[in-house]
Amino acid sequence: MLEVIQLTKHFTQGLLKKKTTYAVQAVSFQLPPGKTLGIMGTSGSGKSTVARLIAGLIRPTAGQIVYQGTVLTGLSAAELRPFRRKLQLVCQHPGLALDPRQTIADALIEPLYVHKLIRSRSQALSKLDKLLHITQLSPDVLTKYPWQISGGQAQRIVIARALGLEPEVLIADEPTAMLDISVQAQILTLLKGIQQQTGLSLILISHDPDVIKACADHMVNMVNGKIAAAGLPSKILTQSGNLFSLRQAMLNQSNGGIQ
Ligand SMILES: Nc1ncnc2c1ncn2[C@@H]1O[C@H](COP(=O)(O)OP(=O)(O)OP(=O)(O)O)[C@@H](O)[C@H]1O
Repeated sequence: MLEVIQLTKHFTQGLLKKKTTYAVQAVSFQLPPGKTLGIMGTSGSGKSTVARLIAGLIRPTAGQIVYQGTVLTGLSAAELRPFRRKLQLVCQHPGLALDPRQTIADALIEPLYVHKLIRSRSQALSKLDKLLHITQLSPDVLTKYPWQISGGQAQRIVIARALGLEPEVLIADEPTAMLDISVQAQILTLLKGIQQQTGLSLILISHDPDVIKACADHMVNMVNGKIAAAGLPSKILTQSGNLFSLRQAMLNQSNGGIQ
């Protein structure tokens, strides 16, 4: 079980004239094993900051992240390392997550060596085979560079790389935002299929109510760093005015309007 308790993150910038952004304010939720939590909200509402906090990439200003009974927020960097492997983050820009000088095979293998999950070439090959199979990729992709593959393939590679570390929680931050509609559906189906096979818990971050409704067991809707609503997607997304205001906010954003 993953528990997020009163999680808070403030960013302070500027030397003389300090400016503080209250990115995440007292956010709490729970994610039981094997379930999917949807995090929805408009741009700047704090979704990615929550993702980075849970993945251990940044430290909170206040609050706790508790995983399987361990309070992660109190751990040193060394103590946190094994948990960072278990809580993997996949971001919306797969192209940026891959080093253009590295072949796909190297991109997949490197983290396995770093985390000492493989010790020999034969173990590496067998692991690669499994990862390609689970993410439905052809072996041809292994010798290619990131700029030689499609956006959908790149997102599968990034998912495969995260799965290689045998995570228990996968945090997918807008995993389909940069992809065509048809490829979006393939990636979401892939993630749900992997969840069924492995029992992975999933945090799915999306602007799109349809994605949350199709994939999440439970959802939170974030507004200005806070949870404005939480519950079953079928309920939250149909509460009068809720869906309308979210869609309207997204429309305004795409017209260069409100934050
Ligand atoms: N490293 C940082 N330094 C300063 N401010 C930051 C930093 N990271 C995020 N913020 C600010 O925190 C707020 C929340 O940002 P965040 O990226 O979490 O929102 P989001 O809901 O994921 O948005 P989007 O959907 O556009 O990705 C924003 O105002 C953002 O500018």
